[in-house]
Amino acid sequence: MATSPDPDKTAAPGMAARAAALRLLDAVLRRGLPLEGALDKAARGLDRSEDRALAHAIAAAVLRHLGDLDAAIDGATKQRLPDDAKARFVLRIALAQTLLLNTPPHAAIATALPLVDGGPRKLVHGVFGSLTRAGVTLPDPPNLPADVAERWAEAWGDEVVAAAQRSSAALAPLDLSLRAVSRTAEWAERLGAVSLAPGHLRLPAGTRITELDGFEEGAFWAQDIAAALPARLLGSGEGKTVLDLCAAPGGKTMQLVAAGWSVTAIELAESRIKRLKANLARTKLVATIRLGDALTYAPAEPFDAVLLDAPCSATGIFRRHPDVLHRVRPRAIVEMAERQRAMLARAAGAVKPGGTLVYAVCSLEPEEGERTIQAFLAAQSGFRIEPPTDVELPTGIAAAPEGWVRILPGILEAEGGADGFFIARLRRN
Ligand SMILES: C[S@@+](CC[C@H](N)C(=O)[O-])C[C@H]1O[C@@H](n2cnc3c(N)ncnc32)[C@H](O)[C@@H]1O
Repeated sequence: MATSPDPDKTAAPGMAARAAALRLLDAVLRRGLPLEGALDKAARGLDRSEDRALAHAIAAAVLRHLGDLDAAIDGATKQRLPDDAKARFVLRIALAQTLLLNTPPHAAIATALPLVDGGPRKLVHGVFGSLTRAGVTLPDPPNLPADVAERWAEAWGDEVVAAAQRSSAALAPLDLSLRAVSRTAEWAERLGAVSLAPGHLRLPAGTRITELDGFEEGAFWAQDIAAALPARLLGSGEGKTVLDLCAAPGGKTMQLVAAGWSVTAIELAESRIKRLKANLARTKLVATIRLGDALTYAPAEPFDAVLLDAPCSATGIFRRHPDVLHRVRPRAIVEMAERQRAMLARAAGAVKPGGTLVYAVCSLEPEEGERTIQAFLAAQSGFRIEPPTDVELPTGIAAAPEGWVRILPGILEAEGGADGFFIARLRRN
């Protein structure tokens, strides 16, 4: 599929945003790139931030409802369009706008047709017209990609799959972590936020963090309540050292510094270190930052605690990143799990006797969570699980019988949900 419509042909109002949405979907679905990572390139040349936001919103809506949009398209075509046919991509874009983003059908099709660009315009027009005239609707909540639904049903059961479907349709709220945990009530009142735990604030989906009172002065940073748990489980760090492995963009680094730890943060990606530094500068928090590889890093001295927030499939953050469930293949999960095991073994070597090791992944795959910790414990007799006490966890989140914390879709649903996570706290003998 050729995907770069000539900018001159996209000059009609709203066309450039639709062309960018097409480039974004091509990047995610055909080239396996992350949606956020592909945005800058796909939206190049869009002068207005509204156009960039619209391109992102269209692509995200398509990704959240991809299987259901395709089922509607397939129900209206005599011959099935190939998965990578441009006509299919353009129909997804036009239908998503009409069925999900309140764009009037005439505007959705008028801005979509030029994208077909020498392809079967008549077919696209006909399929779109027959579906909209027939009053097509999409299932609510949307279906997950079939392979993901099957995998999660086997791992977690049908109720969790149903909860994942419900949360995949809703936009996630904005969660903040506060630099001054003791001022939670004061900040909640100031921002009109709810708080589900000390140091946590929740604001409605769509809230722009940069426009909040307190952002410039660095009073908080964006961090899902689940993502805040790993550092919470290390508690107060006055007078103690912690090695923060895989640290950027620094949500957990900031929590640890704010909790009094002396933090050494290791990150492999130079570009992400820039973001880590910018976050620390804004929040006026200080850590030692090192460019390094968690697979080989060997500190001169062991640490009181080590936090390994390992790179993972990220299937737990599908609410905020609707591309992950279409990109992550089973083979990638196996490879991630192998790397995580190697990183965990290396991280364990940096913990002082009597010290703490926290392992976390934002994944809903047992291979990257439960299985990784079980394999680690089977190989390392010098560590044991230290389950969190109730007071260490927000109301509504409990430790599993094995002593680790598994956050699944459905948890805190009435409050707006939480990202999928696995967290284990281990103590070295
Ligand atoms: C899940 S993110 C970490 C999020 C971070 N801890 C936070 O709370 O903001 C994983 C990070 O690991 C980094 N990474 C990947 N492989 C690595 C390696 N071998 N050594 C160190 N960092 C690595 C990635 O660049 C990415 O920034």
